[in-house]
Amino acid sequence: MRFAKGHGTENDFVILPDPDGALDLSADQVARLCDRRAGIGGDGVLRVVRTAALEEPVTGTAADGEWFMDYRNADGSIAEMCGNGVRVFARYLLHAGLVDKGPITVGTRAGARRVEVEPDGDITVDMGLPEVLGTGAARLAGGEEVRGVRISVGNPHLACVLDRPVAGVDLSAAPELDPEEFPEGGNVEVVAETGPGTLDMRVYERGSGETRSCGTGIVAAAVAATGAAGTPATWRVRVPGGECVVFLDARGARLRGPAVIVAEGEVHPG
Ligand SMILES: N[C@@H](CCC[C@H](N)C(=O)O)C(=O)O
Repeated sequence: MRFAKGHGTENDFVILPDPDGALDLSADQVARLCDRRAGIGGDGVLRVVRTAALEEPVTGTAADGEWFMDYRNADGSIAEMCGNGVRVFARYLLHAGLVDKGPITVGTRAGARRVEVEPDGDITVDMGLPEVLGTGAARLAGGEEVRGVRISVGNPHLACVLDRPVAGVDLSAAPELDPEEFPEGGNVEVVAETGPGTLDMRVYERGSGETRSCGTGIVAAAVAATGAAGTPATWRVRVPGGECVVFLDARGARLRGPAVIVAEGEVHPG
């Protein structure tokens, strides 16, 4: 099985080219590929499959693009959307010559996403309209309760804007969420405003643990920080793995940042 490895602000992925949909990828295989000691290592897997070759055809805008991002978390669970993943996915399509330069439409379980390469090499994705669902709370590993905003960016988030630096927040274990608020689980962001238009963020991702960046989480953080101030708004969001920029307006959110391919190779059977 061929693979590539890539990351967007150190949110890293094992990329599996599967244009004809020949791979039957189990949760166990995904977890083993993402294992940082016994496998290749990654926060998730991006299976690169032609939309027409999907074993279960998708509907709506998800079917719009030639290519579909089949995203899996490091524990093998399936997620609807991955903001850094879709930017790395587009970088891979270009790198592998599977698409020409220019805007690329990528199908995801949350619908189609339009991705563009900027003149400086950054990759920007149109993330659509984030949906604010209300308030919520999470209990952190040390027992502290943090409150935040429940936001869907295609996948579920609790974005908690704090009035202290995020560096000291205990994300050593999965924050506890209310199953009524998060029936499918969720991703938890802790966020601090560090200046006009700038945020620091850390994230605990559903299915992957604390990661060094999360594109959908960065968008959720920007939406939560904008709050009643309303759009348009632009936020530079610093995460442990780098920095992304979020542009918010009435049409939705765009996420811009670096996305790179770092290796290619072959996974040995077994
Ligand atoms: N890292 C991703 C989000 C991946 C999915 C998430 N863990 C979930 O289960 O919803 C991003 O960049 O958005």
